[in-house]
Amino acid sequence: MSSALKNLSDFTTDNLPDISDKTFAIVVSEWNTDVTHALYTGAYDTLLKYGAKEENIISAKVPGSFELSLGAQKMAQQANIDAVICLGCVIQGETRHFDFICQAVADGITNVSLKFDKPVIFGVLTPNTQEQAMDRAGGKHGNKGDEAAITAIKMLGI
Ligand SMILES: Nc1c(NC[C@H](O)[C@H](O)[C@H](O)CO)[nH]c(=O)[nH]c1=O
Ligand SMILES: CC(=O)[C@@H](O)COP(=O)(O)O
Repeated sequence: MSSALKNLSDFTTDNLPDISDKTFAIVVSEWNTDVTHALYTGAYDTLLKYGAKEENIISAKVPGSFELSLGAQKMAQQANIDAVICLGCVIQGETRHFDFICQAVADGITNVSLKFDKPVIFGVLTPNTQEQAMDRAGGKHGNKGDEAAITAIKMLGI
């Protein structure tokens, strides 16, 4: 279902786990930083809203979305980190580079999550245009960062 039909910031919050003692890592790509900073703010604020402590949220920047997998691994391998949220924005250009990045980071993040048996959340926008990105980073379709944070919380409840 497209984000146009289901707002990214509209989600159920029934039976969320207590996350007051949980530690979260947020790994953010520096490409399209106007978008990824908005995603970061959404994720950070959502974690606090549902009970995380500021001192238990660790943040790290990586150059681009392709590097999110390694950044996620460096966080997930730390015993004290309970969940990792990866945030990025890959905007379609003129070539197939977009396809390779998107597939690599989706596969890489999945592999890290399975390897370390921890939630590693794919909070990466893959729009065709800057406008589509902004619509999903606090615009009319909500904030992908909110969705990524609530997904991490829900996964800790399993
Ligand atoms: N074009 C975008 C990139 N490209 C950079 C790659 O992510 C990577 O850093 C580079 O290929 C070196 O390994 N990254 C994004 O996050 N968003 C883009 O639109
Ligand atoms: C997704 C990208 O890496 C993209 O910005 C590269 O643009 P292009 O495909 O026009 O080289």
